[in-house]
Amino acid sequence: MDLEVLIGEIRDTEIKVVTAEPPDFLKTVLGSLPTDVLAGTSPLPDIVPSDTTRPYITLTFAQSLDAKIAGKGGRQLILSGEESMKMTHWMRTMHDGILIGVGTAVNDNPQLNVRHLPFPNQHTHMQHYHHPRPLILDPHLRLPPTCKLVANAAKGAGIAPWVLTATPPKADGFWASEGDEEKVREWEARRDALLSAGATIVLVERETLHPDLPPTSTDLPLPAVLRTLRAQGIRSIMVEGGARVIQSFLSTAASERLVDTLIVTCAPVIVGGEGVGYAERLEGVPGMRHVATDILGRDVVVGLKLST
Ligand SMILES: NC(=O)C1=CN([C@@H]2O[C@H](COP(=O)(O)OP(=O)(O)OC[C@H]3O[C@@H](n4cnc5c(N)ncnc54)[C@H](OP(=O)(O)O)[C@@H]3O)[C@@H](O)[C@H]2O)C=CC1
Ligand SMILES: Nc1nc(O)c(N)c(N[C@@H]2O[C@H](COP(=O)(O)O)[C@@H](O)[C@H]2O)n1
Repeated sequence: MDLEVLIGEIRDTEIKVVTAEPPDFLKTVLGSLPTDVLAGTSPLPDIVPSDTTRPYITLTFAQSLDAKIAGKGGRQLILSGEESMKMTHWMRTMHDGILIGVGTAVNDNPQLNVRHLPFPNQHTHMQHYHHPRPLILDPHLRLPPTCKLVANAAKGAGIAPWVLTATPPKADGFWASEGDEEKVREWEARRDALLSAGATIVLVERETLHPDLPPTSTDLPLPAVLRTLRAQGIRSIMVEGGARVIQSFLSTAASERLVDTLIVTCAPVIVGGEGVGYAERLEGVPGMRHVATDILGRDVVVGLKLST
């Protein structure tokens, strides 16, 4: 079938399957689930990594058969079918936080809620389920204050995002060049606008930016990001992408292995060479062992864990 037709059909499909519990696949991959976790009302309490200075990390995304996660020019694709999308929403209830890069936040304008889960009552969905805290990696504060994450929270229909960023230096280094005071003022104006709209700004220490990154990189160093979040009480994070964030988490050197569990949904679709992939520049991927493979609707879902 033509890809455009298939995507159109998938977009038009209402999420109708009502499952009162997460699929067995999640129970197998994430471990035994207490009653309140099975009900979607509490995050997992005890999936802590051996290193308790960072949160537990579940990296998850949906890909085509040719390992693409978006269409030409980054066009958002609904790759997951209804059953695996519902699985993703159950997974969201199980984590304290849900992390994406600002590229995805700007491109997709996501909600990152659990709206595909059954409604116990139309007016108590938000209160009934545990909603993860949206966490955005955003060194330049490109997140629009008008985005759905902020707007939903303002009307009580979502959890306000935390924006992970770093203070720009007033001299050389980071991204501003010497005397580039204007960029610093713009960053401060964007910070103030996000704060006024209801977002929380979480600063990653600038001192920790340099040692493990090339001097020209403005990417936030993931170990420092995760230490900061753990110190703020975030014990588990579901990382949803996009392409660069997946690369960063999977490519981190073996001594800083950051992904505890990897869950990939593989959709029966071929996107083609112009689509956005994540695998082209992967380096130093840590060893992972297979835990479970299942078929959810028309999709295959695969779960792996970090090798010990
Ligand atoms: N199929 C799926 O499951 C999913 C698909 N997607 C798709 O992915 C695409 C977006 O991917 P992409 O454009 O790569 O954007 P990302 O969401 O990966 O965001 C990347 C940006 O995050 C910031 N950042 C800060 N620190 C880091 C770091 N350590 N590592 C990586 N990024 C960091 C940078 O912002 P700055 O540039 O400001 O420095 C960077 O450009 C969209 O098309 C979206 O539809 C997204 C999620 C899931
Ligand atoms: N599991 C999954 N399947 C797909 O087909 C996807 N495109 C994604 N994308 C991720 O989910 C975000 C959208 O979330 P909301 O529907 O707005 O809650 C998107 O931004 C990606 O992070 N995931």
